[in-house]
Amino acid sequence: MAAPKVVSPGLHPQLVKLLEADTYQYTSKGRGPHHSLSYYYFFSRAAIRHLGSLKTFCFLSFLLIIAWGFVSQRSPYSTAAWEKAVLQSAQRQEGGQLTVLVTGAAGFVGSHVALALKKRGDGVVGLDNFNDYYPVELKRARATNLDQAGIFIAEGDLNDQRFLAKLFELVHFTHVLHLAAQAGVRYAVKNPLAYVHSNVGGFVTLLEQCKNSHPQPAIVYASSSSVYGLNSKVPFSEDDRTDHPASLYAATKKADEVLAHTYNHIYGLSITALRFFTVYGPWGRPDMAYFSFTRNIVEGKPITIFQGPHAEELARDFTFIDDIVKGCVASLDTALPSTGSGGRKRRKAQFRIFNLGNTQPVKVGDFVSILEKHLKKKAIRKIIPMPSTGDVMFTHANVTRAKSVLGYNPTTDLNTGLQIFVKWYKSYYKEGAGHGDMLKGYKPY
Ligand SMILES: O=C(O)[C@H]1O[C@H](OP(=O)(O)OP(=O)(O)OC[C@H]2O[C@@H](n3ccc(=O)[nH]c3=O)[C@H](O)[C@@H]2O)[C@H](O)[C@@H](O)[C@@H]1O
Repeated sequence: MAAPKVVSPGLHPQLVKLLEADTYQYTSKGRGPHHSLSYYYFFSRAAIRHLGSLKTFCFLSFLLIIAWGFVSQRSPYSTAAWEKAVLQSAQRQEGGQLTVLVTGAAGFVGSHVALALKKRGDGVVGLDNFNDYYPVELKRARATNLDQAGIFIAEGDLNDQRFLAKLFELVHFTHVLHLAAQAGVRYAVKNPLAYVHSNVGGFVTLLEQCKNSHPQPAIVYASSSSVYGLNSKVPFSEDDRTDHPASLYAATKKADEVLAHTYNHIYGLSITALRFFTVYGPWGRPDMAYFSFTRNIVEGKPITIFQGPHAEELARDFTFIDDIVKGCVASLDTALPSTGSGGRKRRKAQFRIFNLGNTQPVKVGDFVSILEKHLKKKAIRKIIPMPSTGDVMFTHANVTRAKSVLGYNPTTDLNTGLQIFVKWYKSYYKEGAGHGDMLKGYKPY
C-alpha cells in the first residue's frame, strides 16, 4: 500500500519526506520509531491548513517546547540533584550490610524502621507518595526526621513504573521493605479503589520491578492481622484460615499474600509477609483509635466505643512500634537472597509469613482507661453498636514462629507503650510548637 500524498506548505521537502515515510509506517504497519513525530506532523498540518500560515506553525512549535519543558520539570527523578540524593542515601556506613528500599518511608512504621536501619549503617532509600489520607504535615515532619538522619525519600507513586525503574537502575537494592499501603479498615467502605490502586496495583508494579532486577532483591512487606477476618480460633496462627476477610482492606492484604506467593513460585523472589497487629506509638497514625481518642479526650470531645451485637466489648492485640521495628529488622536480616534471573527462578526461593503481635489482647474500654490515666483526664464515652464497616471482634497473635525464626520477643505492654505515646503527643502538639493546627479539621474514618 502506498503512503498517502500530502501537501505541506512551509516545511522543508526533506522533512516532509521523512515525516510521510514515518506516517506511513505508523498507519499501515503498526507503531514506527517516530510516531510521536507523526502526531506532531499531522497536528501541525491541520493547524496550517486551517489557520494558513508558517507563523502559526512556528507559534505551535514554540508552545510545544514550553509544554515539554513543563512536563520534564514535573519529573523530579530526571534531575542530577535527585540522582545524587538517591545515591548518597543508598551509601552504606561502617557496620552496614544491607541496601534497602523502604516504601512508605514517610509513614508510621516505615519512618521508624528506616531510622533504625540507617542507625546501624545500612544504606536506606525511602519512597513515598505523601498522599493526603491523613494530614500530610505529619508525613512531612517524619520525612524531616529522616532527612536529618541522611535518608532521602524519593517522592512518587508505586504504580509509576518509570519511577521505580529509575530507582532500581541507580541502586542495586539487596532488600525491599514494602510498607507503603492504603491503610485503615473502615475507610475502605468510602474509597475501595484507593485500596485496589495502592495495595494491589502498587504491589504488583513493585513485584514486577523486583522480578526484573539483576540481582533480585529479597522482599519483606506489611500484611495485616486483618487477614484472619472472621477466624474464631484463638490465638491466631499463621496456618489458620484467612479466606473470610471482614473488610475490603483485609481482602487486599490477603490478595497481597497470594500475589506474593505467585511471584515467589514463578520468579524465585524471596518474600516475607509480616502480619502486624494494631501497631501504635509515637509518630503514629491519626486515623487510628489510640491517636484519635487521645485527641478527643484532650479536647474534651466524646469518643465512640464500638460494641458487638450482644453488647460484647471489642479487643485488640495492640503492639508497640519498637517491637514491630525489631521484627522488621530481624526479618530483613534473616531473609535469604532471591533465586531468579531473566524472568525465571533457578531454584525454590524462601517464602515466609509471620505474625508480629503483642500476644496480650486488651478490651477497647480498658485501653481507654489507660489513656485516661496517662492523659489525667476522663473520656466522654459514647458506646455505640459496631458499624458494618469491616471491624472484627478481637485479634490475638500467636508469635511462636516469629520467636523461633526471628528471635522476636515483644517487651512493651500497653500501659508502658501508651505512656510513651502520650508523652510524645503532648510534646508534639503543644501550643506554640508549630504543630498545634496540624490536625485541624481532620476527622478519622
Ligand atoms: O492489626 C491490623 O491489622 C490493623 O490494625 C489497625 O486496625 P484496627 O485494629 O481496626 O485499629 P484501630 O482503627 O485503631 O481500632 C482499634 C480498636 O478500636 C475500635 N474503635 C475504633 C474507632 C472508633 O471510633 N471506635 C472504636 O471502638 C476498633 O473497633 C478496634 O477494636 C490498622 O488501622 C490497620 O491498618 C491494621 O492493618
